[in-house]
Amino acid sequence: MFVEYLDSYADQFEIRPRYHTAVESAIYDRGKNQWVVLVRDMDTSAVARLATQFLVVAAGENSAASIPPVPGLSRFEGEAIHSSAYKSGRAYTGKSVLVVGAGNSGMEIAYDLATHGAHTSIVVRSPVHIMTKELIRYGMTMVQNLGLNVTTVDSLLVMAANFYFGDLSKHGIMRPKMGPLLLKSQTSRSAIIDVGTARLIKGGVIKVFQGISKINTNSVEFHGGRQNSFDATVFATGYKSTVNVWLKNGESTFKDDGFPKKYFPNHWRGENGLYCAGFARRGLASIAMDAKNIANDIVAAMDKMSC
Ligand SMILES: NC(=O)C1=CN([C@@H]2O[C@H](COP(=O)(O)OP(=O)(O)OC[C@H]3O[C@@H](n4cnc5c(N)ncnc54)[C@H](OP(=O)(O)O)[C@@H]3O)[C@@H](O)[C@H]2O)C=CC1
Ligand SMILES: O=C(O)C(=O)Cc1c[nH]c2ccccc12
Repeated sequence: MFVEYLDSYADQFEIRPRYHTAVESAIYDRGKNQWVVLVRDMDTSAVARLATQFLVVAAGENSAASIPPVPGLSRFEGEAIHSSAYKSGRAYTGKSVLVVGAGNSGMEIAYDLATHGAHTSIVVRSPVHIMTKELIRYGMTMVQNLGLNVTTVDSLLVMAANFYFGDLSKHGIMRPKMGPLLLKSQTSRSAIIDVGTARLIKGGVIKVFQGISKINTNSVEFHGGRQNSFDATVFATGYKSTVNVWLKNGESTFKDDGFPKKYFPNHWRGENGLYCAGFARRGLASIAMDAKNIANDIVAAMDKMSC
């Protein structure tokens, strides 16, 4: 059904997707006032050259795996992978595994590991909102369709979640002061959509640690001096933008970290017909805003050209 929706969307708007294609580079040709994009067909390895007046970068905030520098990580003798390389808990039955990072990836992976019989621990460094998918859906619907105030909806969500999950603070999981929807729209920090991890944490099946100090050959030292041995670690520590890897002269639009130079709400328009959608770190709502702003701007620019 979802694939049908995507196909009919492409039909309706006459979009011709180039599947299995990777952008190798995009360079602005100042003489011709156009972007030259080299793309590689991933099946045949053939390279094609595309030229365009407008280039919309929508390659994502979550593009490449990011593992933070942790003292001693290179000395660790067990397996250390990023969450993007994690497939299943099947290989970890009976092993002692540490998940670093308590975003949605870390929380889902910890659940999967524990249900496959791994001795599972998770590092939860900052406060997080544990929610259910129903609560998030109701919350978003109340704000979007009923026009209710975000702060009001946030307090309802926090009350309902506290009632549903009970007090998780004694297990090392604190709630942020700002409500879940406001937090998402201002900082892009997502609420956790719980898949059952909270119950396992409360039951003591999954252990929580507050922060990593140092990694040794077979063990990890945590804030507060606790130490534990592990066979494997999964770094569910998030992602980074990779725009600058292929965008060759977008310096006027993007910073070194691959995020736009200009701040919200002016971040989406770059220079020379370059735009970016989905880089505001403000969740789905701002991605829709970017798309509309960009489309209107391109239409206006084209109207001007044809005058
Ligand atoms: N089912 C779903 O809807 C799913 C949605 N997603 C979404 O995909 C996006 C990416 O998610 P995800 O891969 O979880 O990445 P996130 O960026 O959301 O989370 C990364 C986590 O790693 C923690 N972290 C980073 N460095 C360290 C460190 N040195 N020590 C301890 N903790 C650290 C961060 O903590 P801190 O906050 O302290 O920096 C943060 O909790 C998010 O928007 C997420 O909501 C992902 C999976 C499933
Ligand atoms: O991106 C947003 O605006 C949202 O808050 C919705 C949302 C999408 N995926 C999620 C995963 C966890 C929590 C909220 C979301």
